[in-house]
Amino acid sequence: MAGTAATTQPVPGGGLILDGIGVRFGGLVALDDVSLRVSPGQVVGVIGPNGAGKTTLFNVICGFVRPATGSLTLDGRPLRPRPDQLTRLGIARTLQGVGLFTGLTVAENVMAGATNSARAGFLSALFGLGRSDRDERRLRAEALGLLDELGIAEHADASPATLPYGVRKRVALARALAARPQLLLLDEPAGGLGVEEITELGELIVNLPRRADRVGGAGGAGGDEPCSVLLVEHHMDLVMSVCDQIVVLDFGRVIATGTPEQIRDDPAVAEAYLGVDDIEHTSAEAAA
Ligand SMILES: Nc1ncnc2c1ncn2[C@@H]1O[C@H](COP(=O)(O)OP(=O)(O)OP(=O)(O)O)[C@@H](O)[C@H]1O
Repeated sequence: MAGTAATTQPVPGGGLILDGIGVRFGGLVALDDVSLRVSPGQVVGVIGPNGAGKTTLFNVICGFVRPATGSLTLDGRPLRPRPDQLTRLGIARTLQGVGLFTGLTVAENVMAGATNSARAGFLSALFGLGRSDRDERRLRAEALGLLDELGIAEHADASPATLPYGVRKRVALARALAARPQLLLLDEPAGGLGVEEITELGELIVNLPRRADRVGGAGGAGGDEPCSVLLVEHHMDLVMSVCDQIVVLDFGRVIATGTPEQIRDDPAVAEAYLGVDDIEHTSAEAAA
């Protein structure tokens, strides 16, 4: 299994640690000696001006981009993520946009996000390769529970294409949660949402680490530790209201790490946002 060393013992409470991550695209330094930690139960935000390296960082953690330098660990285990093995590693993600399967109903999309083994069963079922009815009933019940939790249960049998964008974003979140991740990566979850939807999203995000469903989760090195959340987001109001810690990138380097209050008062952060007096109000427009 890529990404974990079978002989390495996990360190309880370790969370995700990035140490000295460097990424180059040709001559361009996209990330330079980036270190950060996402402890279990924390919501950590990554912010920064356009081109700062946020997406590249997200892609490193998802395994889309291999860093030239540095290391990643998840609960003390070396982490070499691969996009197709994230669920097994205890990681789930939502992407910019929604990325749902258009040929499946909402509930089926959420079922597809369940654990690797369950998903194999589900996909087998889709292709008529034989299945356990009991497994499928369980997956569907869990999917319906998640949709209910996110307030969109009435759309379970709808085709995603027929639904408003905000509802589709929630379906994508439900699909990620179906994997019972120990680490949830959210890439610009507020993108394209209205003010009211962003407020509701914030309420959802702060409660993610405390979800009872996480206990006994099947992902990766999982156990009964709370889920942690890494949030890459332009919308500053959302980041400030939901994050325990914020990491600020500028030109690929970490220029500040701290609580929302510390970040709000950091002159280097204000400078990175180029003359913006109040960084709390930079973002909804920038993200749109
Ligand atoms: N595949 C790539 N090839 C070459 N350069 C890239 C590639 N991906 C990103 N870059 C460059 O790396 C730097 C960091 O880009 P990245 O997309 O990570 O920033 P970002 O903070 O997510 O920006 P934005 O807020 O605009 O989405 C930018 O200068 C970008 O042009």
